[in-house]
Amino acid sequence: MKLDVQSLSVTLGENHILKDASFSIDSGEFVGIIGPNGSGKTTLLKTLRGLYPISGGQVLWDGKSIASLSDKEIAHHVAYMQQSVNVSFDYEAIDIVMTARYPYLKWWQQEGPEDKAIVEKAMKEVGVYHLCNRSVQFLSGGERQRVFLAKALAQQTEVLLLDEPTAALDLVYADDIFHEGRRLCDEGKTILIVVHDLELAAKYCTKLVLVSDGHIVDVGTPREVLTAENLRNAFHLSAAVYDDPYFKQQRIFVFPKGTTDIKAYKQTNASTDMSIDPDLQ
Ligand SMILES: Nc1ncnc2c1ncn2[C@@H]1O[C@H](COP(=O)(O)OP(=O)(O)OP(=O)(O)O)[C@@H](O)[C@H]1O
Repeated sequence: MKLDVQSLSVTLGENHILKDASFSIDSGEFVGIIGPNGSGKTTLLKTLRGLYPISGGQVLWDGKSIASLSDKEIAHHVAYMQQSVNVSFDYEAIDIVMTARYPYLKWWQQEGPEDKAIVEKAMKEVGVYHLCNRSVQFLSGGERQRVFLAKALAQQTEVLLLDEPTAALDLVYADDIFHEGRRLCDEGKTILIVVHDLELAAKYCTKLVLVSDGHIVDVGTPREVLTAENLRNAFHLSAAVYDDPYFKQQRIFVFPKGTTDIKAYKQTNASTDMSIDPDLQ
């Protein structure tokens, strides 16, 4: 599904959170939404799902304004996984995942064998099927996060909006989720994923959207967006962005506060190998 965000502004209470944001995403892209804490990433994702009112501009899914779509219509195309999910009631994991099927059922309808098979497949895909009869209240943060990711998959939508799905995951699960996300996009799904691990984003995402203070600072491939200049402008830090020599992956080294570049860093860190001077930006 193609997404067009045109001059989007979102104000919540007194806060002008998104300011004149514009970008487009093609079907099949795996898009990392990156930016500092409080910059507006969650607000952007929630607005794309129709959960927040738009105060200016528009969001178009396949050319249709989100304002013209009912909640059920959006749910048939776009699944949203929220950032941190605290569950205060005693549901089993499988019941949580099954709620993903509700947009497809009439109010009087019970879920059928097909829904059960879809739920089972989604839980197996993210490795939580063995937890299906456990109360979500007593799962670890990472296990719970994967249950909610299974719920998003079980909704069987063309688009997934995932808000930090790897925040509580160890590095194996986090890498797996990104690997799986990229595979799903190669098969045609469109995924927008909020992520703080910029190297993980560089490894798997096809496109990055860099948000800072409610503005879209840059949109493009990881190589285009992850530059020292963009990181300085968005995060107010000094960093070196370089390719590691073995895997040709982008790496980011954040200089300690007060150290502005590699020369200053070398002066205070004698162990730095002076013979290697990577092609730093
Ligand atoms: N419902 C709301 N009403 C008023 N202000 C809000 C609301 N939700 C978020 N904000 C404010 O909007 C700004 C952006 O919040 P948002 O959660 O979108 O940031 P984020 O980039 O996702 O941050 P993080 O990386 O910390 O998750 C913050 O200053 C936040 O306090």
